Amino acid sequence: MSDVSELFGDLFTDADGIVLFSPSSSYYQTFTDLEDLDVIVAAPDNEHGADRFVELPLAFEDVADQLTFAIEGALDDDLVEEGDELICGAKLFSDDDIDTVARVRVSAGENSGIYDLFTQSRAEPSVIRAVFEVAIELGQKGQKGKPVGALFVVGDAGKVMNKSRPLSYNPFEKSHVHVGDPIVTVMLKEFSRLDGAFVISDAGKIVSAYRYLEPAAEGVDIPKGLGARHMAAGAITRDTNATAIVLSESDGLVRAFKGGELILEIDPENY
Ligand SMILES: Nc1ncnc2c1ncn2[C@@H]1O[C@H](COP(=O)(O)OP(=O)(O)OP(=O)(O)O)[C@@H](O)[C@H]1O
Ligand SMILES: [Mn+2]
Repeated sequence: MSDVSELFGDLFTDADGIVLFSPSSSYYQTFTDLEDLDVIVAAPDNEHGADRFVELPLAFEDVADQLTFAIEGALDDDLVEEGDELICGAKLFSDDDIDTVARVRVSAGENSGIYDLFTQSRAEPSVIRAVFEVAIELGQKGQKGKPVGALFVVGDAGKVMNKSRPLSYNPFEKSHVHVGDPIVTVMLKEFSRLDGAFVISDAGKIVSAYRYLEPAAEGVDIPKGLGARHMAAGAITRDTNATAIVLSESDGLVRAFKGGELILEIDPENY
């Protein structure tokens, strides 16, 4: 007769490190006196003051996205290296306790781009995050109860302006407002009912609304079934160094594109 910990024991043998996702304080403490394994905490804030920490910019609902983000972040910060075997503890069904363990091998070659989306964009990470938050909120509530779509092009704004043209007067022409300001969230929601894209600078200034994007789209390969808005979003990120964040009116998902590729897909209903 074998017992369960013996059968699952292989999961834990010869591991090089542990990653805990948003552990409670007491949970984290029990791991700090582990002798030979480094513990990395991945969470929105470093509330336990962990030495090895990866900040999660979003509460990724998909555990695979969480793991990928944290591992790419840990790799970038030299907390882990190629070939390391990590034991990752995450919260899949519980909001309170870690209930899921995955063993993951660090492979530097397979960069999904999910970490770079936030940290290596032209725009500041806080700007990317603020735009995600607006898109998610808009996806949850829609506009007056109806689903809306929206396209935000973030960073490299000068070049984006050169690759686009106005569909209407620009309500942000003389204003100096930034994403994240509460009033701006209201404005972005209001203007999202109309056509075109929002253009946002590296620092988060809203440069324009109602832009019709005209990037070169040859060779841009976005998933079939997505329409013109998503094609324009993908293409503008290949033609410039911008990041595009799109809320789909038809399926309600928020997608992020960078370098012409779809990097991240999230469902606002799960936030
Ligand atoms: N090149 C573009 N630049 C800016 N906005 C665009 C562009 N092409 C389409 N759009 C905007 O996207 C809206 C929806 O277009 P379309 O249905 O083809 O896109 P989609 O990718 O299917 O997006 P959705 O999932 O929201 O329907 C258009 O009404 C327009 O406002
Ligand atoms: Mn459509």
